Amino acid sequence: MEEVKVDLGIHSYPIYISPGSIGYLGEWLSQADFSTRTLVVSDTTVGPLYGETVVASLQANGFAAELVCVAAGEASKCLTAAEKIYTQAILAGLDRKSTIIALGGGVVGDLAGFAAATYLRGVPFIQVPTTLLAQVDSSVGGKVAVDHILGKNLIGAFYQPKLVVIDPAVLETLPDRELKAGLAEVVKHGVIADNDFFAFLNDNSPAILAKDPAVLSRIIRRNCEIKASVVEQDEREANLRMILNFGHTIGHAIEAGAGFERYRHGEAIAIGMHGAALLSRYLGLCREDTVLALKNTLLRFGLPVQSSECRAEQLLSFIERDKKNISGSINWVLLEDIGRVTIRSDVPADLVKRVLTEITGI
Ligand SMILES: NC(=O)c1ccc[n+]([C@@H]2O[C@H](COP(=O)([O-])OP(=O)(O)OC[C@H]3O[C@@H](n4cnc5c(N)ncnc54)[C@H](O)[C@@H]3O)[C@@H](O)[C@H]2O)c1
Ligand SMILES: O=C(O)C(=O)C[C@@H](O)[C@H](O)[C@H](O)COP(=O)(O)O
Ligand SMILES: [Zn+2]
Repeated sequence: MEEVKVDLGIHSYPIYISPGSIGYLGEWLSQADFSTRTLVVSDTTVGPLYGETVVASLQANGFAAELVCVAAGEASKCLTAAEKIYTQAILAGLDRKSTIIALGGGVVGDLAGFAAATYLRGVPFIQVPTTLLAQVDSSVGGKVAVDHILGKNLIGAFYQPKLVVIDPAVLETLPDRELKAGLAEVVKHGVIADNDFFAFLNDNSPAILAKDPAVLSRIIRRNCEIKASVVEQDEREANLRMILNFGHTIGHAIEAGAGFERYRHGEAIAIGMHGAALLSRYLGLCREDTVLALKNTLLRFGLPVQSSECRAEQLLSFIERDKKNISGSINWVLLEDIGRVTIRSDVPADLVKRVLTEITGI
């Protein structure tokens, strides 16, 4: 089994990466001081696939585990779904030492984490991510949230899990579209922090798209290391952590502007990264071939780089509500080279408009 540590003082936790690991969850949790009552939160696709394995592992180790499933999809990242989890937690008698376990993709992780952060003012939270996106990004770092109609992840908290259990074998059932969406965040990590890893992705694209287990495990581990390192230096996004948001200023606006269901998060982020790269180019921060290297990598992984679903004006109103903005000024994460980004708040509005028009075609 591989292990990556997230070093956050008293909030430190391990990430275990191993095929078959979802069957060991009960054993690992029984070694800590948690109450026996526990709630597994999943969705209507993942619950039927892997819920029984997880619940059986918990029950075999003395836990009274219950499974609650929300509808699969981004629409479940809402307060109504959180309320459903609170109700199940109360009915199941969860106390302050009970765990809430997220078994699913980023939607389930963000939602269950939000419920765990707020139920009884906070109960222990465990991440068992089942999409590539969740295994390389959302299960690590403690951002938990639900969406608001006026913007993405606007209601949330920083709430670290106690443990992350990654089972790469569950990716066997992951649809190709979801694999590709996860690859957008994988590419992002290469772009912001590791140009050798970015080259590795391009050199191994056929194996990655064919879900080669050894290559995927290597990718998962490297992504967890990159993300852990950034979060360890700036847990609450005072400065450095903003780099993990590369592509998200435009990407989140596209998700919200297109009504949250049209694009997978990773797809919107792919378009957003391309937009951020163009903006960087127009500001003279990076070369044209750097923009092309990113664009071609995204296209190689079957990801979109443009969207005709939203209007530039509409995207601007969402961008103005971005969480990185302070006192009305927009903090942009911009590209200098593959492996190096910078944060700038002095980007002229006409350049932003030019890029939004270019990537939306409107
Ligand atoms: N907290 C963070 O740091 C962070 C980071 C990145 C993204 N996110 C959030 O994550 C969400 C996107 O996550 P996602 O892309 O995992 O989407 P998702 O959770 O909606 O999962 C995608 C689809 O795959 C299905 N699925 C999941 N695992 C499966 C498996 N093993 N086999 C078959 N089907 C499976 C799900 O049921 C769902 O239909 C967005 O809301 C985004 O904002 C959060
Ligand atoms: O962990 C982070 O920090 C990130 O920004 C990771 C992103 O991939 C993720 O989509 C995150 O949920 C975005 O957070 P937000 O603060 O911009 O809502
Ligand atoms: Zn993201």
